[in-house]
Amino acid sequence: MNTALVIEDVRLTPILVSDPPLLNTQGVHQPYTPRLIVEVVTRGGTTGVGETYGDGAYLEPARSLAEALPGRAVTDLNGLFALADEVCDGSHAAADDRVDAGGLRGVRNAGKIRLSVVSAFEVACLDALGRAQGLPVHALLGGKVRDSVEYSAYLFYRWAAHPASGERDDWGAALDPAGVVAQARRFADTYGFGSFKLKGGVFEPDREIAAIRALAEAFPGRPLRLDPNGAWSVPTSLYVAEQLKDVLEYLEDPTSGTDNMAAVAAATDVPLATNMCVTTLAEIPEAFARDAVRIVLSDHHYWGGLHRTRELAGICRTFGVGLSMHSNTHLGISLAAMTHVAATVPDLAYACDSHYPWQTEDVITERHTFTGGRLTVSDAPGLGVELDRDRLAALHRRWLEDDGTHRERDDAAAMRVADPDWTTPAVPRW
Ligand SMILES: O=C([O-])C(=O)C[C@H](O)[C@@H](O)C(=O)[O-]
Ligand SMILES: [Mg+2]
Repeated sequence: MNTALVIEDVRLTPILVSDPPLLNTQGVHQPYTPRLIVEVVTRGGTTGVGETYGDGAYLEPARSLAEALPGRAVTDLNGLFALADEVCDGSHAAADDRVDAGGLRGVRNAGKIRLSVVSAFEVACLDALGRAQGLPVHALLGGKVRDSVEYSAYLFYRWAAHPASGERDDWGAALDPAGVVAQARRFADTYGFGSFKLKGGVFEPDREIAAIRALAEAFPGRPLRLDPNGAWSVPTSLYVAEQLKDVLEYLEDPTSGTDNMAAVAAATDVPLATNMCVTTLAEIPEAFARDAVRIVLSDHHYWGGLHRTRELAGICRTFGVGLSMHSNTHLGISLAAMTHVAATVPDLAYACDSHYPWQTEDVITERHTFTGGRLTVSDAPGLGVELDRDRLAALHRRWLEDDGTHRERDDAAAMRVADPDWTTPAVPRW
C-alpha cells in the first residue's frame, strides 16, 4: 500500500448555515440549517473534504466512522460500506420511522442515514486521492463526458422574512403566480437557468397550477417541473397532470409511495419523477416493474456517494428510466461533488436541481458561479474547491452557541413560530 494514501486523521465539523424562509409541504425552512463537514487527512499530508446532513442522527454514525477510518487507505472506497455497517450503531434511528423532515425523502431509517454519512466520507476520500494524484474527481470516476453540467432554477414559495428573527434577504415574498414568475425571472437573468422547478404542496393545487401556467406564459417552451413532495392523492395528482400536461417536463412525487405513483403513472402521459419512492436499491425493483416512475432524481447523499450514483445511473439506463439530480440545502463542496459525478454520466438528459443559489454562506474560498444555467466541470486536482477555515470556524461557532433550536432541521417547528397550531400535514394533504 502507498502509505502516503493512508488516512491519518478525520475531522468532523458540524455547522449551521443560514437558510431563507422557503416553504414546503411540511412547513418552512428554519433560519439556520445543520450541515456536517468531513475532512480526511492522509499520512502524505493531503486533506480531502466532504459534506452531508448535520442533524444529530447523522452526527453519531459519522463519529463512529471517523474513529474507525485511520489506518485505511483513501482508495478503499468499496470498503466504506461494510465498515459503516460494522461500526455505526443504527439503534437510535432504526426505531425512528417518521418521514424525514430534512430530506423530504420518504421514510428515514438507519440504513438510509448510514448511506448519507458514507457519502461525505467517500467524497472526502476521492478529493484527497485526486489531490494526491493530481487528478480531478471526474477522472477518478472514469472521466467526464461533458465540460459543463446544466442546472435548473429551484423556485420556492417563500416569505420575505423569518417570522421570529425578522431576518430577511433581498428576494422578498413569493406567494402567488406573479411572485413565482418574478423569482424565476431573477434566476434566469442572474444565472441563466433555462428550466424551472417549483416546490409545491404548499397551497391548494389550483393555486399551484396557476403558478405553473404563469411560468409557461412568461417562459414559453421552457421545461417546467412541479414537486409537491407526495402531498396529493391519486385523483388530485391526475387532476393536476391533466391541467398541466401541455407544459410539464415532469411531475415530481405528486403522491406518496410506489402504489400511488404507479396508479398515477398508469393514468397519465405526464412523466413522473421521484426522489422519494426510489431512494435506495431495495426500492428499485418494484417501482421499475410497475412503471411507477420515468425519471429518478439521483442524489449522492442518498445513494452513498459518487460511485453508487454511477451504479444507479447504469441501472436506470438498463431499464430505460431517465436520470436527473435532487438537491436540498447544501454548500459548495457538495455542489462540486454533484457536478463531477454528473459530468461522468453519459445519459443525463435533464438539468439537475440545486438549492445553491439560496445559500448565501459557504465554507469554500470561491463560490461556484452558474453561467448560462451551467457549471463548468473543474479539471483541478480533487473536487477543485478550497476550504475557507475562517468561515468554517465561524459557522461551527454558530452551531456551538445554538441552544438546540437549529441543530435538527425541523420545518414544522419553524412553521409553528408563525402558526402555533401547525403540525406536519398528513398525506394526502389534498
Ligand atoms: O423533493 C425535493 O426536491 C426535496 O425534498 C428538496 C428539498 O428538501 C426541499 O423540498 C426543501 O428543502 O424544502
Ligand atoms: Mg422532489
